[in-house]
Amino acid sequence: MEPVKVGLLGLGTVGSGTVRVLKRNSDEITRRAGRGIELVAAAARNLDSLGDLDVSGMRLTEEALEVVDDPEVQVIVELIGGTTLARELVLRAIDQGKHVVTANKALIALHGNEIFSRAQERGVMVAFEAAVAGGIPIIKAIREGLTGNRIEWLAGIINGTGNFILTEMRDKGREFADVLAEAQRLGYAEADPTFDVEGVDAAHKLTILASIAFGIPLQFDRVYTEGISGISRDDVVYANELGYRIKHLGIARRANGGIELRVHPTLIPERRLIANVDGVLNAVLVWGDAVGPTLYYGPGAGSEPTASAVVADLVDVVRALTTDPENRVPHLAFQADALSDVSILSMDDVQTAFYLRLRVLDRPGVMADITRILADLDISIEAIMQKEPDEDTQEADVIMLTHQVREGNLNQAIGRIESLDSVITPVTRIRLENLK
Ligand SMILES: NC(=O)C1=CN([C@@H]2O[C@H](COP(=O)(O)OP(=O)(O)OC[C@H]3O[C@@H](n4cnc5c(N)ncnc54)[C@H](O)[C@@H]3O)[C@@H](O)[C@H]2O)C=CC1
Ligand SMILES: N[C@@H](CC=O)C(=O)O
Ligand code: NA
Repeated sequence: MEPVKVGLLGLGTVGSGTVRVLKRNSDEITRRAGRGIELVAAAARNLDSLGDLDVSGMRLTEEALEVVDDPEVQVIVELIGGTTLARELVLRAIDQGKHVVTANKALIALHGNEIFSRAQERGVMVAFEAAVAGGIPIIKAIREGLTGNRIEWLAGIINGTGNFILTEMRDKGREFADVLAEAQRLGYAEADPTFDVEGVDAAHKLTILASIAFGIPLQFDRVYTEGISGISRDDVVYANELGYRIKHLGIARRANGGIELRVHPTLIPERRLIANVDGVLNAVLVWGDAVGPTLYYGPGAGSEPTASAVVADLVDVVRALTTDPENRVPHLAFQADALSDVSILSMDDVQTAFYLRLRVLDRPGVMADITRILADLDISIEAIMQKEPDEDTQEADVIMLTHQVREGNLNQAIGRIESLDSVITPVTRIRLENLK
């Protein structure tokens, strides 16, 4: 049978990895797909700096539109990133009846509802395994492997750059900016790296995971998002002393008739497997009612790990070319007309434990004032650690771990604590999850 003809948009970190993996493993891939997969065209703006990348057999252009409109191309692989041009190109490919593979989580999180609905009308596939947790086949695991379950919650380290930064800061005491620059050199970071450090990229991915886990539409604007740029070395050290690691997590959970969607730094007991996932590695814990806890682990970013997912999607597309579109795995795991409109909870109603760090003047009665405020708002304390006061200023750090508390109550308590004369503001608070 004739090979399937593929057009590539983007020859950067992921695009070049895709070329290398497809060419190197072409025999194995053909034996699996049942047909060859041939790269016939590619568009990129860095054609002068492709180094030794083997682009033989590919028509090269700087104009992505030329590849989309190329009559020979049957499948478009979108690896340029961004949401404006990428959306136009993907919709145009779909309108021409071409299947699409993309690694673009921003595109899927923001425009996926529109893209999937158009793809369904045209009977084409839009595959996006590389968009979440890079090389980990997490989309396939949730969408196909766990279909028998009601998924109760999932929690994941889903940004490789952020995890790399936190790990290097903790293990080697390196500076934030220095580690971020290295992540950029290694091709892990987004074009705008604030997406990584401020949690936007993780929120894109969480949007996608929540949709396929719970059967809800993609709702990026409902994700609560907090980044890692405010994490201090003190907090990392104190968390360690208390037996916890700080990880940047995306969490989606059914609770109180709604769904929590949140990305934020989180203390996790150090004995949990996920607390020990370091560097650019990602991990996603998914809890299904039948299976219980499952954990998926692997590289969340990088050239060939991400290409691994892109190529797997290409093979899926090739295998599905001859299938009836009505009988394919639905894009968002649930049938498009069976999505639920369950509400996303406000953060005030989310219940978690907290790590609090207060800087106080070491005077008699301070602790009593603080604990009274907490008790008045039904917040009970699991542990308290007071550090030695500074000899000159008599200021000391107090670290507390609370039991589970409604976030609205905690915010009220922090407001009152910060108004005490002996408390030097602001209070640092980091959510704490046991992940059991
Ligand atoms: N780098 C990584 O580890 C991962 C990246 N992704 C996603 O994959 C996509 C690509 O990321 P990278 O390969 O890292 O980006 P990159 O910046 O390394 O490569 C982008 C490529 O697209 C080309 N390009 C950009 N604008 C263009 C335009 N207007 N016309 C033609 N070509 C254009 C560039 O010349 C370059 O070849 C993004 O959506 C990113 O979020 C997903 C998972 C992991
Ligand atoms: N910038 C992203 C790339 C993969 O999605 C990350 O660091 O995880
Ligand atoms: Na993946």
